[in-house]
Amino acid sequence: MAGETDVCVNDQQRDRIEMLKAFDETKAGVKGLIDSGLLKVPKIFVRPSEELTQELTYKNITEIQVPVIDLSDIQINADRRKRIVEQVRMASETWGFFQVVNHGISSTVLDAMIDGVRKFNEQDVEEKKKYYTRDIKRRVRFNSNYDLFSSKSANWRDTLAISFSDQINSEEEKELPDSCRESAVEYSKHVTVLGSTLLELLSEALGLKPNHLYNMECSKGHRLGCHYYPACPEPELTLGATKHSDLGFLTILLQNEISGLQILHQGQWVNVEPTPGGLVVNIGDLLQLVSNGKLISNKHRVVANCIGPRISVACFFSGTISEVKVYGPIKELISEENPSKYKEVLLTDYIMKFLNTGLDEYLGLDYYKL
Ligand SMILES: O=C(O)CCC(=O)C(=O)O
Ligand SMILES: [Fe+2]
Repeated sequence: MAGETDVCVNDQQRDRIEMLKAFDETKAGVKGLIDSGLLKVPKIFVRPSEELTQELTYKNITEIQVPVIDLSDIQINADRRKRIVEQVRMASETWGFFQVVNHGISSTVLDAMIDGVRKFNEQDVEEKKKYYTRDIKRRVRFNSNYDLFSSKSANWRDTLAISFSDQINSEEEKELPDSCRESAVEYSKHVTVLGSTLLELLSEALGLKPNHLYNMECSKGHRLGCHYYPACPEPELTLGATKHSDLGFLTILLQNEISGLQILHQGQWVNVEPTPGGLVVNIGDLLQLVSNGKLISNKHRVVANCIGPRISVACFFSGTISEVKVYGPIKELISEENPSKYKEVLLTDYIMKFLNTGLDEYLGLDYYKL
């Protein structure tokens, strides 16, 4: 495996590393899946056989959809805002997911972001190689599967991850790839505003003051996960993204016109169909934890597709890694009848546990239940 000697290896991982060595990652890792020219899905991408068998038990659900919430006039019409807060509450308590339209980000900004991710992935390999790393301290990281060494099977996608601080300066901007610098900076500015608005609505939905979650620094710093899912020659054998819940407070997801995102609802996978101009919003594990389980962080995944590319940009509001920041259930939401359901977590430890565990093995909030 090119450039992977820095990874700690334990006994259980040895077999897997042997398999990974056999797979020439200069094809699918450094270059990205798009340049690999693969006509069959290599073994490391094939899902475990028990999962493939279980897949046959799922029905294809098309008749139900996650709620779509229209955010227009939210700042100027108090009655309307109340109704929207109620819709946000219902969706976050039952689905953990909703889509928003009329959210204030123009389709020019959204389209430019998707286009930037496309350009990054479809440019010359030599350019992309400059960003190839698994070092999480780097602001910009391009790789195929951040958890390649710890998951049972690899996902059929490449990801360019970009971490943003609150006030991005020109030095930080320069680190971004030319192909998507302008679009990512612009999108980041807009999505930060939307993130704050959504945190206000969610605070109100919890019966708290509008600035409660914002003041807890739930939207401080954010990361864009720019995913590129190439067309897959054998989509039934692999996944674009393994089943997981998001680790942070809140995720806002932009997707192009190709579907693939599914959420687990009442034991079945439900497609989250792209809505023109819409953005998908989902509650992350930390928001479930601080809301003492009132808002739910739902499991989701991305199926592979024989058409592509599917492009998506997940904006994760996960707090900034800090040695001192501790999060636990909000005290206003706890009472004798409703005691704490979760332990307090130190943000650094919480994030490192996630990063050091494969997505398919990570147990999310189960580690922190009381
Ligand atoms: O690409 C998608 O639609 C979902 C990506 C996702 O779930 C994630 O990045 O956490
Ligand atoms: Fe996710």
